[in-house]
Amino acid sequence: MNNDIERTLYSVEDIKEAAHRLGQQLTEDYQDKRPILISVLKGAILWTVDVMREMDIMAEVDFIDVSSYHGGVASAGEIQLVHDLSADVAGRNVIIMEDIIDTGRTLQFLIDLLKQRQAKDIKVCTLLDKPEGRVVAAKADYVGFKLPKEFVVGYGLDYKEFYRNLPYVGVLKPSVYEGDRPE
Ligand SMILES: O=P(O)(O)OC[C@H]1O[C@H](OP(=O)(O)OP(=O)(O)O)[C@H](O)[C@@H]1O
Ligand code: HPA
Ligand SMILES: [Mg+2]
Repeated sequence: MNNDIERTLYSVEDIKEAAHRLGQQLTEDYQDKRPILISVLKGAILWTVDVMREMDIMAEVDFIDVSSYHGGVASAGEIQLVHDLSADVAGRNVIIMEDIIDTGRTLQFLIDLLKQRQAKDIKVCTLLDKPEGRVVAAKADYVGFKLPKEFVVGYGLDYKEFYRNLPYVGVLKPSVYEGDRPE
């Protein structure tokens, strides 16, 4: 698996520092607010657990599974709700936990859904923000790293469902894409 990576963009250490920094910030900002972290499956699995471990406050966690890339390198443009939350978010302070904001479509879909369900406050904490990828204007409040326009894998992010278990974020060798064209 490591042999398929051309170069590392964010190392294990970089990610650990980002989780620590944002976990501390959330601890300050959410004192007594009992937020609910909404982890967006599958990409945000590792980021969610690493940030929540750094938060020294009362917080819940729940999961929602949405998909638009279907394992590939381009957004299908349509978001599918694969598995819904179990919690009721009405009146709650919600923090959406994402691995990456790219076109912004997934985030916009989630914000619309949570607003419809009457969440009190909605903020977004993402490991990676790729501003040049935006198709709809969706913004993150807590960002680990701003990413140039590259398709990345690792630390939750997949290509054809693989590479999520790499502990760092990197760029695949072009030979791995077999004709798909990454941005
Ligand atoms: O800003 P966008 O262009 O919408 O892209 C970002 C979303 O795409 C990826 O999910 P994906 O649909 O690949 O599902 P996955 O998390 O299961 O890989 C990623 O985890 C984000 O949720
Ligand atoms: O760069 C990416 N890598 C993996 N999945 C993604 N989903 C949106 N952007 C990306
Ligand atoms: Mg994906």
